[in-house]
Amino acid sequence: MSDLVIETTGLRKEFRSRRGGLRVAVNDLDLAVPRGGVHGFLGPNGSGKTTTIRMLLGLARASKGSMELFGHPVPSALPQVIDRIGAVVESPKFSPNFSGHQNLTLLARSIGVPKARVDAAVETVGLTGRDRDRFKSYSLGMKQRLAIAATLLKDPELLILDEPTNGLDPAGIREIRDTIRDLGERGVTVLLSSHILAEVQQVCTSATIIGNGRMLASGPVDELLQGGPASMRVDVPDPTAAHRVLDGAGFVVTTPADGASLLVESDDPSRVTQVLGEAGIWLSALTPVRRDLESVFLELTEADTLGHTLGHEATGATR
Ligand SMILES: Nc1ncnc2c1ncn2[C@@H]1O[C@H](COP(=O)(O)OP(=O)(O)OP(=O)(O)O)[C@@H](O)[C@H]1O
Repeated sequence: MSDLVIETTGLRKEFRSRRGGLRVAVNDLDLAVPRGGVHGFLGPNGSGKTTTIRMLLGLARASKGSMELFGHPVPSALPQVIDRIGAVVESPKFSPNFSGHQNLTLLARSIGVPKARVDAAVETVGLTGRDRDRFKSYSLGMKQRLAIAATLLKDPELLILDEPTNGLDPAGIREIRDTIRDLGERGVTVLLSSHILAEVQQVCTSATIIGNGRMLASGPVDELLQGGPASMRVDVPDPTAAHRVLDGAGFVVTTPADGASLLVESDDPSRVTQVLGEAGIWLSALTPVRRDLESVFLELTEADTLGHTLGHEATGATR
């Protein structure tokens, strides 16, 4: 039996614009989501995440390619597997004057799930104690957690969350992140689509990065973080002078947004110290910079955007 919970092969979605043009939203995508853990589905705005999810759930028709959920072809076998899946793709409708608990109880009844599951779902998303309050009094983060609780009523093996932290403040983001991490640890496979990298890196075990509808990278987060140039953060009293000296010695140097320190591409701290020391510049700190998902993402998506632009130029040139 395949250990992949989600698998797409050569998946493609084209939209035809009113003027007759063709927009390729998803382009030959091979997505492979392993069983267990949280899988990040990452890409800039408009890169095709929602469209892919909608196709997987039978909400949009693929133009080409094939998809499997739990090894069953979808959309044809969706009725067989849908009860094993929970999804929050659009904001679900809850009654504002009912409490979170009442909303979930009504939902449980309508889908034939025992009422006892309501308390379990409320507890899993950390709403115990607030579940008897009216829905309209909830913060955005609480509303989003109630939406996740609603999907948990069926006790799904796979949970698909499309940008669940959209519009939330940092506290709300943390609440959702903790909930997702907890679900992953309980054995639920979570597909988490997002363009917010810092938050994703903290909860994901594996990830797929897409750009312009195409796969750019996929694998365990540890593997995605490997490679790339080693760099260090250099703190000096006069960053401008240090920049000039390091530049002159052949280092690749950038100035981070804070402007107070320098980012130097090198895996040799003693050489950096020596070059600056010889110029009479003394370091106050030298810190190795750990590669994070954000830098991997930016490298890949920037390279992709550039390739895309060059591709268009090349096409234009041959016309
Ligand atoms: N119904 C539609 N008709 C025409 N074009 C569409 C439709 N839905 C999506 N698109 C286009 O397909 C591309 C991918 O959109 P999609 O919503 O899948 O991206 P996304 O990665 O989910 O973005 P976001 O992070 O902003 O939600 C975009 O260019 C979008 O404008």
